[in-house]
Amino acid sequence: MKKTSFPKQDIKVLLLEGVSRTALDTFRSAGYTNIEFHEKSLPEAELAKAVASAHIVGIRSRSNLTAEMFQNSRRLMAVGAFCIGTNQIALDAAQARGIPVFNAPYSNTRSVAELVVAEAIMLMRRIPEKDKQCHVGGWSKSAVGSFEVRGKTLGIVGYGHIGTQVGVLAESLGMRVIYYDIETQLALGNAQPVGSLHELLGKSDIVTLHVPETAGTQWMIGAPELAAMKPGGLLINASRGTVVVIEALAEAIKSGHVGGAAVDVFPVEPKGNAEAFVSPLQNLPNVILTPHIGGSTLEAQENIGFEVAAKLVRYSDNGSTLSAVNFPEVSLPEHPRSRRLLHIHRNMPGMLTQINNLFSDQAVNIDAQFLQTAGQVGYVVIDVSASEEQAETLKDRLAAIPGTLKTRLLY
Ligand SMILES: NC(=O)c1ccc[n+]([C@@H]2O[C@H](COP(=O)([O-])OP(=O)(O)OC[C@H]3O[C@@H](n4cnc5c(N)ncnc54)[C@H](O)[C@@H]3O)[C@@H](O)[C@H]2O)c1
Ligand SMILES: O=C(O)[C@H](O)COP(=O)(O)O
Repeated sequence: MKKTSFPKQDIKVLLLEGVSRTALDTFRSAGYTNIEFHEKSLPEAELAKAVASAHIVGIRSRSNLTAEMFQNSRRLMAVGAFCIGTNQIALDAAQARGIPVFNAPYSNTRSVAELVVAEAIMLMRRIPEKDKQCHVGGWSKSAVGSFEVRGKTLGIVGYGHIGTQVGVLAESLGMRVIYYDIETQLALGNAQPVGSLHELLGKSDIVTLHVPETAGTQWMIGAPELAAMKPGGLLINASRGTVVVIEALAEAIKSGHVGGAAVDVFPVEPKGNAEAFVSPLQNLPNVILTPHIGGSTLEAQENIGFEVAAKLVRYSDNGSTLSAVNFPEVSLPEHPRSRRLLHIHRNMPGMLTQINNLFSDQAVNIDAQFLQTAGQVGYVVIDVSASEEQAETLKDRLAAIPGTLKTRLLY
């Protein structure tokens, strides 16, 4: 196993929210043994303390990593979001501290899409009500209010990875698909873009939301948008709880204007399975409520475990940052005959000159150099033919350059 400037057994990996065992296996088989694993998220103060003592942190959607936590985490090297969404992480603050954040952008896409399509059918048939009645001895065999999804219009808000998959599956059931996105997207199958959110709401029998949590999507579906939906239209939200004003949705269902809803994400979600869940949508007709399990299939979780842990290991072992969400991306080759120096710095003019002068002053030959900048940070990787002692000296000198955020040496 390759030596790193910091022994692997001393690199502390903190894994929260019951990430898949595949993540632990990936770290262990790469030689990382100092792993703290928790099944749940931690309360804020405990989380801050745990993050401050870790080098690598892995979370899912429930742990909020705040700017303050990044400011107080001198050791922290990298963060893994073992999910798609990264809105729970102060990405700019992580970047400013030279900390890359990795996620799994597609590993649970299909799981969410399958659930959404299943829910569309269930809501169209008013299965939630019929199911409840049968469980308490009722028997209301009737076709009233039940429809096929074939021939109906599905409106997708946010036509990205999940939205497009939902569209493809829905078309295979004979649905007509329209979508609204703020970016121009390649339409799959016969899907048609529409010009505005309100146009989509007015034309769709079922509206499904697949946008990220951003300032632009916060509360984007409130009373006016619900009123713009077709009478009896159905709403599915498996994106983020802050996208829908949940009280307005409850009112629209009570009034009968919205014919039902399937909701997987909520503005406030319990921190763990022991905490009670309260929502204004409870016990309303034709409503499916699920505990944020859109991406929770064993296939998805296992894939996410491998994928994100592998990205973290690759960054720690080799310096590659490919697919980091907040950081300059470099995909680095192996460096069998060189020592590798990593230098993360504030993105400011003159930095590369200072770095290169340092190498010529030391008369050390550079075998390869990689530079990438993004936002507030620059990332330079330098492979050198140098002795261990020379490389250590270079690392110390690199660290002394004003504007340096982090330096590492990989043998
Ligand atoms: N329920 C779950 O368990 C679960 C699982 C996975 C993902 N998610 C959520 O789903 C979201 C979407 O995932 P994805 O992989 O499809 O993301 P994505 O980035 O591939 O797609 C999001 C799309 O939304 C569009 N968009 C952004 N702002 C918009 C706006 N204001 N109006 C219309 N479109 C807008 C983007 O341009 C993009 O095309 C994630 O960010 C995450 O929050 C939830
Ligand atoms: O962003 C995501 O991938 C989903 O919200 C799933 O999050 P989870 O891993 O906490 O279930």
